[in-house]
Amino acid sequence: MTPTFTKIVADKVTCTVNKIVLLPPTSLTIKAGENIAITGQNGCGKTTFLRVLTGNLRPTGGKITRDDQPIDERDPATRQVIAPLIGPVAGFRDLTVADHLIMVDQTWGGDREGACERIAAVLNRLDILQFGNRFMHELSSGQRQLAELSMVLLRPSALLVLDEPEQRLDEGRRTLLGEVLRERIKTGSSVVWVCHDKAMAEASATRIVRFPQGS
Ligand SMILES: Nc1ncnc2c1ncn2[C@@H]1O[C@H](COP(=O)(O)OP(=O)(O)OP(=O)(O)O)[C@@H](O)[C@H]1O
Repeated sequence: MTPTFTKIVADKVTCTVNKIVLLPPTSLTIKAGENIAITGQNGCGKTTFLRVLTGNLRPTGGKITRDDQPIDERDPATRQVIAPLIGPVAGFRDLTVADHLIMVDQTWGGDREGACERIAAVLNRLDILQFGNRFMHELSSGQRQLAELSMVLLRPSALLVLDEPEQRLDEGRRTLLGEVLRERIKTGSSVVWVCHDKAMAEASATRIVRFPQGS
């Protein structure tokens, strides 16, 4: 069954470690079908918020829920809905890009017969089909970024959460990525992403939220 959600509500979530504020009180409601770009200066708490949103980090204050249920990445119900790409993917040195994708596809219940077609389709959409047989360490940094994006795009989810997916991509690839994110919305999915490229955020997102809130 295709995973789904109606509403994720972050209500004044905060994160403080050893009296250091990683995230000041932040509230955001994400409705299904939204494509929200989060912008803001270095260190204002964007990645911390994404970690809270995906259930990777428990807020020290406030509350976050998905359809009134708690969000916890250890709970398979959370992982079925939310697909995060936050920080680099830890890959295997002796597996090719396509091998990694087979692993992702099969882990998330893809049928064996259709795996090659699905993998070719996502690689092709990101214009990296020719790199399917490369090892991850044989890719340029931008090509690796696209390969990591292909892994999170391939698996089923209702909400993509991406931390600066545009980084290391050239102008043409940024345009391509913006198109891919807009396509996700058309197929009923949602996206929340942190972006430092103002023009790309304005061209691709349905809503832009600036952190810290109230600034
Ligand atoms: N484990 C930690 N201990 C103490 N401070 C931390 C820790 N992790 C992050 N911080 C601090 O929390 C703040 C928020 O970090 P975060 O990574 O969320 O920022 P960001 O908005 O994503 O920044 P950038 O745009 O540079 O990626 C920063 O000031 C950072 O130095």
